[in-house]
Amino acid sequence: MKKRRIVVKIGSSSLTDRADGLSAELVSEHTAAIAALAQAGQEVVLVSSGAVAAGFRNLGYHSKPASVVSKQAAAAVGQGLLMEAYTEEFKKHGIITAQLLLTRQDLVNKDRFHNTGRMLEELLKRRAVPIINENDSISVEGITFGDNDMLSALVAGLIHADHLIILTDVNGIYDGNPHNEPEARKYTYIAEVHDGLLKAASGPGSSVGTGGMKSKVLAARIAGSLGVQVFIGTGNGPEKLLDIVEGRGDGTYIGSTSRLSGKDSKRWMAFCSVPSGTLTVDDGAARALSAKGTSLLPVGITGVSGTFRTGDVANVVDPQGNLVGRGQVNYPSDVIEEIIGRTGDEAMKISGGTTPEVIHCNRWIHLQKEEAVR
Ligand SMILES: Nc1ncnc2c1ncn2[C@@H]1O[C@H](COP(=O)(O)OP(=O)(O)O)[C@@H](O)[C@H]1O
Ligand SMILES: N[C@@H](CCC(=O)OP(=O)(O)O)C(=O)O
Repeated sequence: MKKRRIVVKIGSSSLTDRADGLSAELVSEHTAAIAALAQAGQEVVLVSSGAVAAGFRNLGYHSKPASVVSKQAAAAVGQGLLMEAYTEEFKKHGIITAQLLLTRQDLVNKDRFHNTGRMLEELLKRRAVPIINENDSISVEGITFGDNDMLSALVAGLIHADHLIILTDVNGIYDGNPHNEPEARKYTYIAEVHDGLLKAASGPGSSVGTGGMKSKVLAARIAGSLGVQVFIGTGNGPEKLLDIVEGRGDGTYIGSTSRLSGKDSKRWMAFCSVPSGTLTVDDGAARALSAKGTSLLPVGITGVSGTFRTGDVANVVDPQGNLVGRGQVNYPSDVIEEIIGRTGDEAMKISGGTTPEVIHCNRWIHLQKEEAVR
């Protein structure tokens, strides 16, 4: 079997029993399947949900709590229990586990993004299985990943994974939620995530899930752009992940468009950076940026909003406000305001700058609206 790098994301619905608590049996089954992949020479990173589900009962809640603070408290109790369960099971297969609790800031900050990537590389080199979750207990609302589907897509991009396997309680993406629409039909293979798919996918079906199918489809779109092949579905027994990687899984396979499979800095800019402001450009500049990937000159800029410094990331929108892409700016926002509409030479004279481009093409990434994480 060819050596591949695989991110496996396991949702709460695939880790819990009928009473919504953590199921030791399911943890054991998933672990055996991951161990089989690792023993076949594959590099595996696990993104596991389940901290809230594992912890809420110990704090006296009768069902998964709804408020942020109670979920944070439940996760603080449950994360330890979740890791304990995984570590014990992986030990039976002779595999060392490593816990990694991420916040959005760990990927938003460029240095932390690269550090996280390097550390994961080291763990994989040493044959450990990293087990990642969002650091729920300290994640502040508004700057969270939202759900572990998105986190798994970003991690898959970060480590240049070949596959992202999203295990859930439904065997694929249907053209309607199969729990409410028994006639819904399943997609077995999709070349690219299209708008129809996003419309068909809705929220969670279980009482423990967070993002539902919608967040999985959005995550698949991001992962696909980063060159990662995605599977969303289910399976049984220790061979299930091997089967999925070999194309025999019970679910939906989504091809990769590979647009952003190149440089790390472009991946970071596209999906992890937080834009500090927006530049509005005219139609001609919008066309040149999206079709030819040229640099952005001041002459094509018609408006600036937000306050940003040299090196910050800004969104670029067309006159109708549609996202064209994102780039690292060579001038701060107050200087750009002074040079908009000018030629490169005029702009350099006014600003005293050394480059005519406001965004150089090497630090530019063309994005479609739905691809932007925020
Ligand atoms: N179009 C769809 N196809 C399949 N499942 C869907 C669709 N729309 C919504 N769902 C729901 O998404 C659920 C899976 O998401 P979720 O409950 O968040 O699981 P997890 O805990 O694994 O992340 C399914 O149980 C199903 O009810
Ligand atoms: N980080 C949370 C899970 C968040 C999440 O996305 O849940 P899920 O939809 O079940 O994958 C936890 O560990 O409980």
